[in-house]
Amino acid sequence: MLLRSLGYIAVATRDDAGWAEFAPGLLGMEVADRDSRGFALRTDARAGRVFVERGEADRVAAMGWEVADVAALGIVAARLSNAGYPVRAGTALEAEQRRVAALLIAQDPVGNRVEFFHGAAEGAAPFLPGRAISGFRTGSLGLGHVVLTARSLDTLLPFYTDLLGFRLSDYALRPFKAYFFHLNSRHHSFAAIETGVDGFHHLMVELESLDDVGQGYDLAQLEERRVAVTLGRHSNDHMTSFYARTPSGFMIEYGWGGRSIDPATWEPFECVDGPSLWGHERSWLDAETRAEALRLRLGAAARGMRAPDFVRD
Ligand SMILES: Cc1ccc(O)c(O)c1CC[C@@H]1C(=O)CC[C@]2(C)C(=O)CC[C@@H]12
Ligand SMILES: [Fe+2]
Repeated sequence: MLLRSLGYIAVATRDDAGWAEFAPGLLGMEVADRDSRGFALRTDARAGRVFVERGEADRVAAMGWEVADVAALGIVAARLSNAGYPVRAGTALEAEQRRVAALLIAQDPVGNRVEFFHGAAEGAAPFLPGRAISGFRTGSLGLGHVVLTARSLDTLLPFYTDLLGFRLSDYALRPFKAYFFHLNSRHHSFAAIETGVDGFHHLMVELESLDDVGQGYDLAQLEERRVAVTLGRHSNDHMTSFYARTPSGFMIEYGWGGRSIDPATWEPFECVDGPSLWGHERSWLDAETRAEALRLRLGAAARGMRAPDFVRD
């Protein structure tokens, strides 16, 4: 596939101090190369996976998609510009800020900044987790997944599918329209939910051990309002996860045990059993709406909805 994986995201924030505590202390990321403009967060041998930049507002400033080489960057540039999307090459300074050999910069149909790069640099030292975790599951699967919210999926999705080649994994039509796409054996590297608002919903990072997630959940519960969505298991990618509120307002899904798919043989289908096998209660809903969601889920559980259990040791 032209795009290989999610390489990085960039975050602009007024609260870089908050990020410098949250990311290592709860998530176990490493703060690297800190200066007056911000810092990089590492989750593996790469020099940076989340680039935190001081800014006037809080937002996800870019999503970075990895390609094989400079020739692949050329193909992406040609496709986007032929379709009428302005594309420019990143400057040497911009490439240095993202720790990559070269990048392209564009915007999706609703103005989300998307970058394409090759040649990610490794850090000078081995990855040093911010707390005692087993590590993040990255490699050919990439950093994790990003989920956008959208006013209209009809406006947003053709850019990702027709131009960039994201492949459909599965989709749900209720309670929201949600479409999940893969680039590699990670079930989804990108998804979009039609909520009525264009925005960034969450970044998912996957841990090597379920205990990493459980211990992160304990840490999150020590803080008022840190847990946005409770521990649960997704029915489509089988991920066991919770969602933490970041200092910038969007969420980070902190997960373990996502399924691996074979892109060569995968057939997309409609998900009809709801987003989760259990859990994933949304903390911002009122008690009655939460109870209704739980009853729906227990209906599916009673019909025997199960994902495979597995043990890695
Ligand atoms: C459905 C789903 C499967 C796998 C994922 O990694 C994933 O993030 C989701 C999205 C879950 C879910 C949703 O679809 C609607 C809005 C929800 C309830 C939230 O606000 C948090 C979880 C979101
Ligand atoms: Fe997710």
